[in-house]
Amino acid sequence: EWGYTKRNGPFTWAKNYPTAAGIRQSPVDIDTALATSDSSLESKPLRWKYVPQNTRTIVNSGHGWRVDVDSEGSELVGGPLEGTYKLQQFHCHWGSSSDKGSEHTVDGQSYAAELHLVHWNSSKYADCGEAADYPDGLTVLGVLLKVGAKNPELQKVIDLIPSISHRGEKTEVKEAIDPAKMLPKTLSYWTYLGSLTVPPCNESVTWILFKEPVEVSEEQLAAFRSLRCYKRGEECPCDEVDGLLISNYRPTLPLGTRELRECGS
Ligand SMILES: NS(=O)(=O)c1ccc(NC(=O)NCCCCO)cc1
Ligand SMILES: [Zn+2]
Repeated sequence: EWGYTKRNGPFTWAKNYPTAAGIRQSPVDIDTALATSDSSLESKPLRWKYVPQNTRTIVNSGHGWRVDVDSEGSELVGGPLEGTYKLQQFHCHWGSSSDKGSEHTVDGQSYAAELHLVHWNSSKYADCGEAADYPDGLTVLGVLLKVGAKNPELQKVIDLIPSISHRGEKTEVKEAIDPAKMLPKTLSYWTYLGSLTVPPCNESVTWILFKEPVEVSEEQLAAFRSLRCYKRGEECPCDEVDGLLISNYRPTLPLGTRELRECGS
């Protein structure tokens, strides 16, 4: 089973998931000097609608926490997107200390963590699983997280972590979490064509990474690291410090010949 340790981490994934060695992989370093501003992006503002009551369950996937959402009623349109995308889930990536942990980097700079809101193209595909197999199937809104004030919306996730401490555990999200409240105030972003950052690393993601980081506290990051990567009652398979999920980010891959566009300053 893939993971983030030396034995099963990102540099081993291509063995079982050949797409991981592709040329449209994510994450990448955002070289801001390479970004081209694009009037067509400016003319179609990104617009989203989420239904907080539709955030259903939170699960420990073994690779982190994930909040699964009932896609009905949600929508994301505009910017680089054609058609309508629906929210499927959101999750986070972090590091063993807050000097690293984001998946995308900006001019070589890592952030403490990165939040991903995963959407699928409901104009063309029946569900997320199908959409994940097509180059225009998915869109992920990425939010860089930096250490600062406690994040009240993310605190609703943190409060549920003790009940999903081991892999496979899940629980109902009783207090609605509003994804819109986890987005930054200014909506400037970079966008490029990439992939899932975890196996099977499908090259089916239009990435939209907001420029403005959002704050999260050290204590909240510490709570993320308290998740375990193994099932309750089983011994720890990974050689991670007693199976704690202290780090779950993929290092950056080359942008190659892909275009990097930006919208807003
Ligand atoms: N880290 S990430 O790139 O935001 C990401 C997004 C979706 C998924 N998985 C996903 O959408 N699964 C549904 C279909 C998977 C296809 O096998 C995993 C990682
Ligand atoms: Zn992710």
